[in-house]
Amino acid sequence: MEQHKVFSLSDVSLHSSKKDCWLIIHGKVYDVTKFLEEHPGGEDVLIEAAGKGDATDAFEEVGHSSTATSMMNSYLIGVLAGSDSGYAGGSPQSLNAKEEKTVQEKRNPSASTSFSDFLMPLLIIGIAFAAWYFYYYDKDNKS
Ligand code: HEM
Repeated sequence: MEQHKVFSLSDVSLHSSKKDCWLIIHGKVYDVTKFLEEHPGGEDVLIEAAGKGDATDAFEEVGHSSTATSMMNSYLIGVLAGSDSGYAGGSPQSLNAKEEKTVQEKRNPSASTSFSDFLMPLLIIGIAFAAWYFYYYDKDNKS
């Protein structure tokens, strides 16, 4: 099993230059030095975020795609000491899948209303059927 280190906030803050850049996102530590030049959002934002401590909010504000979140795995080097990321030395892949789900839920809060979205058409069909039934029932009674 792959083991990752536990870093303190001050450990991570020592790495905030173009030659050595670490980021804290969701309680995990990423060494993005090799990614700086490839980052579609530019290297400056990453270096700046590294210097500010926790980059989670900055990362979330951009609304990164699931491609971006899955790319992060390759830069993971450890976790932040005392973080509640739930990381217990298991596969970082499975943790990221869990995290991705949380991100998806945040981006798509309407997902929770899908039950009522489903019930509403059923209710309308039910009312229409009842109206049709009573209309013919009445007609039959009169004739
Ligand atoms: C390991 C960490 C990161 C990875 C792997 C990553 C990856 C990416 C990718 C793949 C994109 C292209 C758009 C997308 O697919 O969402 C992107 C865009 C961007 N990222 Fe990141 N990113 C990381 C961290 C950050 C952080 C910490 C910030 C902010 C401080 C940031 C700011 C941006 C911005 C501003 C864009 C451009 C959005 C646009 O032009 O529409 N990224 N990033």
